[in-house]
Amino acid sequence: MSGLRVDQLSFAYGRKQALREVSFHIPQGSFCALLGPNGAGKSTLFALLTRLFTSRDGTIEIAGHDLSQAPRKALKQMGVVFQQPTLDLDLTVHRNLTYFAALHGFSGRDANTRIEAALDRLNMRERQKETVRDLNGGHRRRLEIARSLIHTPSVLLLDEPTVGLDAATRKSITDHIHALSQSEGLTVLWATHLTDEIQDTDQLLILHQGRLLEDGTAQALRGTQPLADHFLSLTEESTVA
Ligand SMILES: Nc1ncnc2c1ncn2[C@@H]1O[C@H](COP(=O)(O)OP(=O)(O)OP(=O)(O)O)[C@@H](O)[C@H]1O
Repeated sequence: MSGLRVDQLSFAYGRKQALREVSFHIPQGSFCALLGPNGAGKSTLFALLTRLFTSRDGTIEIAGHDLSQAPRKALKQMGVVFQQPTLDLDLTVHRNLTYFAALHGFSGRDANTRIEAALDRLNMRERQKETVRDLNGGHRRRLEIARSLIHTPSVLLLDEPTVGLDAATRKSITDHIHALSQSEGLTVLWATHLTDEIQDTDQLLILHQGRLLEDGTAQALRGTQPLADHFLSLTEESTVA
């Protein structure tokens, strides 16, 4: 079995229930958007998927590996881009990637080959000697995505990766990851609260107040409505209910 599978996953912070029996499957090579308003539970889900938190309620399978029973195998197949940037601003692009490669046990020629391949994937090779502080926000984000691919994971998680970027840069990065997912068979889970980052053919999960309200292709879910209207009607209705 491949891709990413979540089954009956629940999580509470003390008495505050943040996720309630969430289940979904993203097939290998699919781009899936996770859409939810503030407080929906997106970051909690990411924390569980990356094993920052654990839960006894429910299961997570990454590329066929159960995260609680075979965590090393599962995490090896996963690349993550967190919401908060974690680059060293005083180091060059290449040096940032060398450190990360070392964390994964890659050094010497193997590390260099991986770094160049990762930079090529994000069209960043010509910037490898630049200091991160000198890069604009879009290039810093591209670098973080390149870094997350160094160990060639088959599943890539991105938690609101375009926060703070202008519209043109957001579009360029979202288009790029959609293309990578198709060309390399990468399974992508892209958390966002921005509907314009989602394409009609994407799988779409709508999360609200810890519950998965919908799971299907964006086009099928929105019907003839703009996705933003569909999302608002759904989340507003269930807030009132
Ligand atoms: N450490 C915590 N203690 C108690 N409640 C928390 C904690 N962290 C999150 N919550 C609550 O859990 C729910 C889900 O929060 P979460 O941060 O996962 O949502 P989110 O979809 O990521 O929101 P955002 O887009 O604002 O980051 C919210 O009601 C939030 O207030």
